[in-house]
Order: sequence, then structure tokens, then C-alpha cells
Amino acid sequence: MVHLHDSRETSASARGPAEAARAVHLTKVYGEGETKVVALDAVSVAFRQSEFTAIMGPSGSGKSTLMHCVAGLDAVTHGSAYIGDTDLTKLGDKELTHLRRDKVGFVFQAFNLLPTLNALENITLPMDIAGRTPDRRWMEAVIESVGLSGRLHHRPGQLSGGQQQRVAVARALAARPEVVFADEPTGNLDSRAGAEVLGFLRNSVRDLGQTVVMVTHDPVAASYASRVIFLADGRIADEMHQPTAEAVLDRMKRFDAAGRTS
Ligand SMILES: Nc1ncnc2c1ncn2[C@@H]1O[C@H](COP(=O)(O)OP(=O)(O)OP(=O)(O)O)[C@@H](O)[C@H]1O
Repeated sequence: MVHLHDSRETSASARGPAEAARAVHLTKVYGEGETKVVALDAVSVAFRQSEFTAIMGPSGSGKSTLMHCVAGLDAVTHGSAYIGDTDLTKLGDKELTHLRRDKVGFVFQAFNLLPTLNALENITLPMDIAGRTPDRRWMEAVIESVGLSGRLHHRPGQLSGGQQQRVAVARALAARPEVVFADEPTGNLDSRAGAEVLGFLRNSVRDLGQTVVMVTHDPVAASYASRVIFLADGRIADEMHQPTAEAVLDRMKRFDAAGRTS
């Protein structure tokens, strides 16, 4: 296994743990008048570099909204969202597009691979479009940890669901982003393929120093993270470190008992 920690992390560790992304008193309101929904209510949370955080909570608690606002995919109503030191609320559309392209990696439930390109071409596509040359050592490390070296010239249709999602994760990592946001990355996978993808995400944090923030409904998926943030009614309700699936499930049951799920 190649160990290739990010030099940003080394320099940051001299200053204490650096934050790859954070929300500061972030409020997100959808609609107005009778249809007004406060999806996030003054949420403050930081995601440190080289940390794997899972965001959990009942349906409608604001998980996706938090991820979308911090990733610059959705506008903030009040407060701020940062990637590194950059306040996203101060950026125009074009700057935001560049920041998302250069600093953020995304993994969604649907793999979103291009069917006519092989695995390697899919992995390097965003960098090709941006006209950037991939860092060779980093790419080799990503491809080694993704465990697809024998399948790099296969097209998505020739790969299993789990392999396709691992290609999607490698694509998110290829540009060496500040942070990777994963939204239900195992939602379309059976438990074995899901475990492969989660293991790969965890390795990318451990071996490559990547920062990962993952929204999930699944306590087993959350147990791969080193930290779980629980949202309820648009607020941070709890936090757990070194979670086990059982402990996460127990915590989620207490939300059910409080009648907060829909
Ligand atoms: N585009 C939108 N317009 C209006 N309301 C929205 C919109 N997106 C989300 N909401 C509302 O904001 C609240 C939080 O939604 P969000 O999708 O963030 O929750 P979630 O925890 O991710 O839910 P789930 O687990 O069901 O995906 C919900 O009440 C939802 O109905």
C-alpha cells in the first residue's frame, strides 16, 4: 500500500488540525410564507483535514442540505460555508464553479460514469476537461488503492456496480480535492459491494490523507467513518467518535422514539 499523505496536511499539522470545510451559523430556508421550511437552523460544524465524517439523522433533518451548502451546490440563506479558507458566500457563480471543480470531489448514489469511456478515462475526465495534468504519483496511489488495476480499460457496462462506484470515487479523488462529499454512495449497492466502496473511502482517508464527508441512512456505512454528526430538525443533535454500527443504530432509534422521522 502506498502511503502518500498530503503535504498540506503536514504543514497544517504544525498549526494544529486544519479544517477542510466548515459551516458557520449556517441557516438555509426554502420557500417563503406558508411554504417556508427552515432546513438548517444556524448550524456550525467543521470537517478537519484527513477525517472521515458521516452525517446522519432522520429523513428531512437537513443532511443533504448541509452537504449541498458546504459543497457550494446550493446557496446559503444566512451565515457562511467555507472550503478551506474560502467563504463560499462571497463568491460569484463563475468563481464558485471553479472552486467546485478544483477543490471539491463528489460521489453520488448514481455512479454518473460515461458509458463510452473506459474506467481510466472516466477517472481522468474532469482533469482533462479542466486542462490539468494529473499528478502521476497521486494517480498511481489512487488507482492502487481503488484496486481496479486489472480493469482500467473496461467500460462501465463491463464492471459490477461496486466496481463502477469505486471508479466514481477514484474520479472524485483524482484532482486531489480539498474534500470529497459523498451522498449515499452505497445506496445502489448490495452490502458486499457497499463494503468495498466504504473500505476504499476509508483507505483514501488513512493512506492518502483525503478528507471525506458522507451523507448516509445506513448505520453500517456510518461505522466506517471516524466521526458521526447527527442532525435533527435542522440542528446538530449529537456527535459520536469511533462509531460502531450498533451505537449508531441505537442513537437513531432514539430519534424514532421521539417521533422525528417522517
Ligand atoms: N428544494 C427544496 N425546496 C423546498 N424544501 C426543500 C428543498 N430541499 C429540501 N427541502 C426541505 O428541507 C428539509 C431538509 O431536507 P433534506 O433533503 O436536507 O433532508 P435529509 O435529511 O437529507 O432527508 P432524506 O434523508 O430524506 O434525504 C426537508 O423538510 C425538505 O422537505
